[in-house]
Amino acid sequence: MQPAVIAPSILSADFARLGEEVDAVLAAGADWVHFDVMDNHYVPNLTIGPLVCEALRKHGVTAPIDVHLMIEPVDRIVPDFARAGASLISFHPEASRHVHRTIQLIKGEGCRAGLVLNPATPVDVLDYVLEDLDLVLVMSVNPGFGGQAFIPSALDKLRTVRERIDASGRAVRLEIDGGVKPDNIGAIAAAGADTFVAGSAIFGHSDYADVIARMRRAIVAGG
Ligand SMILES: O=C(CO)[C@@H](O)[C@H](O)COP(=O)(O)O
Ligand SMILES: [Fe+2]
Repeated sequence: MQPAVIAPSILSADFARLGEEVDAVLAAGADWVHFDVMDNHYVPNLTIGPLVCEALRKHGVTAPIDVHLMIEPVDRIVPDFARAGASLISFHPEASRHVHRTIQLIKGEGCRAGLVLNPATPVDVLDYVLEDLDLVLVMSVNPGFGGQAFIPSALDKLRTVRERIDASGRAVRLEIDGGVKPDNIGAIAAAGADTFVAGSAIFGHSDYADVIARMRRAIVAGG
């Protein structure tokens, strides 16, 4: 397993003070910035785009920016995010006509590529493309909103994807997104996740360092 990564979802940050909020979670021990992009089409919510990603880079953020695209179509916006400073770009297979082509497009733009599995998306969507991916993101809520409850079937899906990643022999990250809290992150880690997105659990807490430290301890303890 690769070292654990904690990626706060800025969807739950105070957007009026976004630069300061990102600085604060990184200073509090976060590893990546999780950047949720919603289009009011693929998902029923509207958030932020490449301009905001670029603004964070100009503000001085050097940590990896983990862009989670919940948009349809996907391909047209990929070069914009690459230019804006995205490190990793993940997308939903239902939102791309040609999943393999989108993965190659992301990598051709110099970013790492991730594929996202919704709660009802079967794991076999990874067939023929796992060897090209840098990350698999298992959604433990339906995409579109922060603050939803963790869907327990995601644990079984994590175990299945973990087996497939290990069998591939490649260093593919396994990320979980949705309803992740200090009290369930141990079980999530034990099921095979190594990359943990948390929005409301981190930004909804007054002490970011405390909640991130509690998450890290629970990851190590597992179960
Ligand atoms: O992609 C999404 C939601 O679609 C997430 O990244 C959420 O923003 C996570 O928020 P919490 O469930 O942790 O509050
Ligand atoms: Fe997300």
